[in-house]
Amino acid sequence: MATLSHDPLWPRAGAWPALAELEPGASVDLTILGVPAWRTSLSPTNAHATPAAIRAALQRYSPALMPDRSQAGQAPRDLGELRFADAGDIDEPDGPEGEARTIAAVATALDRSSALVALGGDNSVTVATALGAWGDDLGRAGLVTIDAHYDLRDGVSNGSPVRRLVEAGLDGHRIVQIGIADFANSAAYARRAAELGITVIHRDELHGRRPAEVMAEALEIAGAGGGPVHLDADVDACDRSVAPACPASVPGGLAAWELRALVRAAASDRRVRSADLVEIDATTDAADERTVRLAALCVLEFAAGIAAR
Ligand SMILES: N=CN[C@@H](CCC(=O)O)C(=O)O
Repeated sequence: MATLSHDPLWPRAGAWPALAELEPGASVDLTILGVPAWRTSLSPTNAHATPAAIRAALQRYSPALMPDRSQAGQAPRDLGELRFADAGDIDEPDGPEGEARTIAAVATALDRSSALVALGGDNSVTVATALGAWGDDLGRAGLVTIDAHYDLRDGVSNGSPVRRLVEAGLDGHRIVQIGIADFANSAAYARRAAELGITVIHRDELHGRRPAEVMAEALEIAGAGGGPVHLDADVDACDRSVAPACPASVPGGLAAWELRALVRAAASDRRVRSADLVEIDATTDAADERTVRLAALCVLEFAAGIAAR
């Protein structure tokens, strides 16, 4: 990345302190954790390059919210007031041992942090990230996915995390899938979603609905057990023009602003303690890094949601 200009009145996001190096007992509002899984992806991917790319892209942005004249006060909000930390990357997160390391790292981070965003990696990371966040609350937990795909395939891959979580004990009636797209799924998996009691909000249903209203509906369903809710934000739900680095993004997907608004709305709800941003192969991004930049902005949207709690 080219050297970024320095302006003391324009602080940059990112470059957050290492979680392990904070003073003992210090707590934080949001921790990022790289989970660079890629080995079981159905499409060839270098998604393991993406956590570092997102960290670099964060520094393009200011952690500040601008005054909105629809709200009283008109004051800007500096998200630098929040306490951020970086828990580093999981070493070799693929496979049973890697998933066990991820589960442990997520649980440890959430002992000290109000919330955690996992930077994938492919969509397989949702399993260990959610299980680590839920811990003993699996029986009451909920899941919201923003994804073009059901991810209910058989086997272990980026196309199966939702099925694997159900098999681990997640109640399908507390799963909501936002953005499911035509021509990106099979009828068999649509039937599987229905059999499991999953609520599906088709991509076309989003036209004309406010993202915050859609997320509120999803959280009512996913949070009905009174347990924590994990957000799986698969960037391939977005239109291919804004997410060219996602192998399975399709033309006609969500707008970038819709994904950002959905992520912010989710994070503004205290039940959402964990999220993942997945399916980006930073090495195939457009020259302007638009997919990775969108993911970096989603990290900041998550922080904005926390600030609104
Ligand atoms: N979350 C993504 N799921 C896609 C993956 C497809 C791919 O990698 O090509 C799916 O199951 O179809």
